[in-house]
Amino acid sequence: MTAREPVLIWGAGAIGGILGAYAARAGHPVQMVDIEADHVQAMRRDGLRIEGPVEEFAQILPAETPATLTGTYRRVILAVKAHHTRQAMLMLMPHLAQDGFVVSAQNGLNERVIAEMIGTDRTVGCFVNFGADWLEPGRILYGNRAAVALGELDNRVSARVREMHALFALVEPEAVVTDNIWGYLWGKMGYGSLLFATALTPESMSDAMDPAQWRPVYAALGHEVMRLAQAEGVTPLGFNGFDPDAFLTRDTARMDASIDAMVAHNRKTAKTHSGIYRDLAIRKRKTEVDAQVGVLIEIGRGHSIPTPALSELCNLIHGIENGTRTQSTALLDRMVATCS
Ligand SMILES: NC(=O)C1=CN([C@@H]2O[C@H](COP(=O)(O)OP(=O)(O)OC[C@H]3O[C@@H](n4cnc5c(N)ncnc54)[C@H](OP(=O)(O)O)[C@@H]3O)[C@@H](O)[C@H]2O)C=CC1
Ligand SMILES: CC(C)(CO)C(=O)C(=O)O
Repeated sequence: MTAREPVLIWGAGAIGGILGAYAARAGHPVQMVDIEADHVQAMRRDGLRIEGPVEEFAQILPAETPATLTGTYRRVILAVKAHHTRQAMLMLMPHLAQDGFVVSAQNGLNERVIAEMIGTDRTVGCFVNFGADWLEPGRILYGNRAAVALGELDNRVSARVREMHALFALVEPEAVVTDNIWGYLWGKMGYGSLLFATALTPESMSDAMDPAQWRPVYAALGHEVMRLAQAEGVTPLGFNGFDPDAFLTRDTARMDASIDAMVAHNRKTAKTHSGIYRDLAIRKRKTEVDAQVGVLIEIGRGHSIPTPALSELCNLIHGIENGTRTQSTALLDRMVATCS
């Protein structure tokens, strides 16, 4: 594999767009793909504009829609929403070289889906926690730096992981190569479930997480997910304030310290609201709830572990998605009853 081979970035939104812009600016050839034709045009013609407090620059990028892309690629970064994984994989597989691999720069346990479709040996795990918003065609807000990790699904440290790490480190210099990528992915499942709860409200992530009266909700959600991770034989890892052990053991003082740290982390970002909130309130579209919380509930069923808080959360998010409920702090109040 030569350094000059382009990396194919499939899904050039908030996460894929930032990865592509930073890689291209550093001289690494990239090929962007997105289903949004206007966004593709803007990236080619005017460049992708990265905005916000971290850094501002514009980068012209080679970009295609899936319909116009040609050729095969050995290194692919998948950065579509979790519920689009299967469909995007079907589109990208004809462009994946025989000895190529896919890195999932997504939230969720998408590596399972990807591995089922192309094999574990062609799937590389990745965890991203930096914050970004797609604003409009050609414009992305890079809200804050945060933890990033890459690793093989069987925990080996391989040359291809080191190579991809070097690319991600252009965006996040403190990105790590890990021998426990599932630990990071499950840690993010725990943190992500808290983010889904904040998105029940119009409040920012920090303002929804801070108040004492809602902390039982975060405690219950975090605990359910960490129990599932334990049942799956995973040792979840912490990052940016999320402390998996605090939630597993339900140690109140430690959970409070962890929530305080997550609130402090999110007070510093220009991305004040989660991607889930943006899907519901701004983009007016379905969230990743089924591909993340739904998957957790399913895993719970498989282990006969009850997940009442996750189930209630899933129902409430569905209600907002289908217009029968409105984002409101009253929904978090309602969750308190299930979680106390
Ligand atoms: N944004 C963030 O701060 C963070 C996001 N993540 C995770 O990263 C993943 C990507 O999220 P994010 O970048 O925010 O999402 P975005 O919606 O900003 O970007 C995804 C892009 O992929 C496009 N797309 C959808 N389906 C396909 C397809 N089949 N082929 C090609 N392109 C497609 C989307 O188009 P369309 O909009 O029309 O669907 C969109 O332009 C998610 O799993 C998210 O949870 C993780 C950490 C932080
Ligand atoms: C908030 C963030 C960026 C994690 O910090 C995230 O993962 C999301 O928006 O879904």
